[in-house]
Amino acid sequence: MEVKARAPGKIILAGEHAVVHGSTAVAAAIDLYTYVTLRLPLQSAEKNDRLTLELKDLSLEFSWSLARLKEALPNDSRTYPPSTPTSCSTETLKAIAVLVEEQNIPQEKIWLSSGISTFLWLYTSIVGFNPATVVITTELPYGSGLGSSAAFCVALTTALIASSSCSDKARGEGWTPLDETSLDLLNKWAFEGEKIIHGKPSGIDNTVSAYGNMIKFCSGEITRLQSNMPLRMLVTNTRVGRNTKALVSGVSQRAVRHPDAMKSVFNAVDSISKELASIIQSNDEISVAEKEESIKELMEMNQGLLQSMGVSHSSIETVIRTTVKHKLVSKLTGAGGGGCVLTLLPTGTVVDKVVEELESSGFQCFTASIGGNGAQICL
Ligand SMILES: Nc1ncnc2c1ncn2[C@@H]1O[C@H](COP(=O)(O)OP(=O)(O)OP(=O)(O)O)[C@@H](O)[C@H]1O
Ligand SMILES: C[C@@](O)(CCO)CC(=O)[O-]
Ligand SMILES: [Mg+2]
Repeated sequence: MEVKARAPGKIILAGEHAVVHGSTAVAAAIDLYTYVTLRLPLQSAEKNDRLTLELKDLSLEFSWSLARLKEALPNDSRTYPPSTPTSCSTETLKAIAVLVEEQNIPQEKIWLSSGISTFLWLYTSIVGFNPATVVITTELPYGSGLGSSAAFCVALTTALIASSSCSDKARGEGWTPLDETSLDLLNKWAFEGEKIIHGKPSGIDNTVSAYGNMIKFCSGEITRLQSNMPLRMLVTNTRVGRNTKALVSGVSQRAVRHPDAMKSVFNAVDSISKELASIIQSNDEISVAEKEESIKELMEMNQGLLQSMGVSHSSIETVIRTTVKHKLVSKLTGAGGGGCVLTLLPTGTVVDKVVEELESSGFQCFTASIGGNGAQICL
């Protein structure tokens, strides 16, 4: 049996980092996807006793015998049914780390370790010790703020959950969303996966990847937003690598050192996100130009607060300075520290000149369609 699934990346319009500390954030799915193909051999097929993970874009393959997995993993990965998402215990995570280490990941790709650990945890928890080949490809840059880790977790859990329930569905319908119950379940599992990669995720990235569209998110509570205005963003990848786990932990440490000041910063971000959400949804008589002017100002303030949390970077500042010369406002998106920057493109903006200048500095620019599909399977 073969199941194909995909899940989108995301942009955060306002509220990253502060959302980990209980503030509101606004995020939207983008039309760049991670794809997972899950091949489960038929019972009668030739003897297959391996679990294989192929990362096609990177030309890497990892493979474990089922006997080795059973021997290495403590029982807790089999204690709960797939319908009960559970966190990976420290003991299991240690055992998984040994299994990942045995694969001799090339040193220059060692950042993949957390992704591969997550794969082993999600696969064995949901499918058990059954043979399969899982093939992954992605259109998202790795570790750049566009939610590559969440899209990976959501696409994987979509394929794993669907493999146990989609056999009776009509085939030939192309990309199809899952029902709400399956989405809720796979999103909970994806959050458990994000915990392995991020340490302390808020859950916003996996949630927007699973459900798609544009959402307001606060302490796990989701409000789906209906945009009443055109919203165009230029995405600039600084190509500076960074790691969300380290950045999130850096902000938490700053919050421990300066609790009152950081509380005020997080409160200010909360107000910005709420105001942004209400502008996007508003159907008052306010003109689009006025709304764009307000969004511009809110993005500028949000960037200032992200800088005060310590997650900006000289490459991000360069993008901001370059876009300001073209009267455009930018903010980092995702965890910062490098990665991607968003630039609001008000109606009528011609991007050629600013893109040319950004690309001549070595950055990569693209526009992504905002607020589209969430997790889907291909029937
Ligand atoms: N397609 C993939 N295959 C395997 N591992 C992946 C894949 N995509 C992401 N990962 C894992 O996720 C890690 C990147 O996650 P990280 O959270 O740091 O960045 P991001 O999700 O792209 O950005 P942000 O969290 O700011 O949106 C990689 O180092 C890797 O371990
Ligand atoms: C930095 C952060 O706020 C967003 C990363 O895309 C982390 C999180 O919310 O889990
Ligand atoms: Mg991530």
